[in-house]
Amino acid sequence: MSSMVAGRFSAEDVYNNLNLGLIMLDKDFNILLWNEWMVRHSHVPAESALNSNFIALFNQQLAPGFLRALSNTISYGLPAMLSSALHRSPLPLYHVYVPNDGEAPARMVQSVVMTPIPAPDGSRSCLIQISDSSNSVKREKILLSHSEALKRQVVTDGLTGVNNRRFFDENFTLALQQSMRNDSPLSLFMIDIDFFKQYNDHYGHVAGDRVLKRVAETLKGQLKSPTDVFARYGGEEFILLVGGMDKREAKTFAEQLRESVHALEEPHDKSLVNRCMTISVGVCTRSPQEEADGRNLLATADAALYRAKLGGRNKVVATD
Ligand SMILES: Nc1nc2c(ncn2[C@@H]2O[C@H](COP(=O)(O)OP(=O)(O)OP(=O)(O)O)[C@@H](O)[C@H]2O)c(=O)[nH]1
Repeated sequence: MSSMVAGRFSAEDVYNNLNLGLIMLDKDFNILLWNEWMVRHSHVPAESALNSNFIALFNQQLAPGFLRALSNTISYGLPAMLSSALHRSPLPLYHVYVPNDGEAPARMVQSVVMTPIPAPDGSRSCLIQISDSSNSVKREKILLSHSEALKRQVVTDGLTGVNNRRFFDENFTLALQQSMRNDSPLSLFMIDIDFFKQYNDHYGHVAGDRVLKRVAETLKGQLKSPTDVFARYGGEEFILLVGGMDKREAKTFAEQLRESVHALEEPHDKSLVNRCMTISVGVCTRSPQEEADGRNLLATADAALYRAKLGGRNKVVATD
């Protein structure tokens, strides 16, 4: 073996300095090779490991998937790769650090490669390489949480923190399909702040932003189910989809939304209908018998909102 390494180093120098665990087993699972990395991470010294039986050494601590792969490699010459995604920690190996008081040392996350090697006597040995995948698993977790945060950001309105129009559009068709499948009504609420231009002009844009946030939070606070689809639809307009309410219930709920904003008593000296901030709501309910036409539902709710505005604002108009 040492003839493979030129110069002053032996093969032993090389495999003992690898940042990788190396184990060689004969056909009866006796340990022929146990490098320094294995000593450090298994806490089993080479003197105890070499020539002892690998299975007996680790007693019950080996993962069943690892044992199956090992036996296939030795019996049938099948190479194997155990990724840390499926086999997180097949061997009882640990990081070289002292855990805090009372903290049990955590098993290292590992990737394992098994290679069959023909022995001179015609039998088959197995070379096992083990690498520490803890860092790549940590990296994957960080990437996953970043990508989830990004996904969330894409569907969140930057100012108010509620869902944005994109979120609504993505969920509208799904909600329609679900209401058809469940044979249940679906109500669409279009909600618009009254005289918001005048508010901005009088109190300034920063105050306008603050009120938008307050109204968004208040409306969101009225929702009853996590399946309700609520979003800022644009500017000072919000949209809401609620399933399972008939027309009368939807109108009552729209009144509740309107009242919740009125109850904030947010001063609005330039409103022509009230001394505080108000909203108008247009609502339309698709009964289970009607065809599920999203565009039609939107247009109908929008027309109802228009009538609420024309009718004096701080009002709910529901379609019959
Ligand atoms: N502060 C602030 N203002 C916004 C934002 N988005 C839209 N607006 C303002 O909202 C106002 C909407 O004005 P209009 O569409 O005329 O509606 P309105 O004044 O509420 O009148 P009605 O809806 O008819 O009662 C505009 O002045 C926009 O500049 C925002 O993110 N922040």
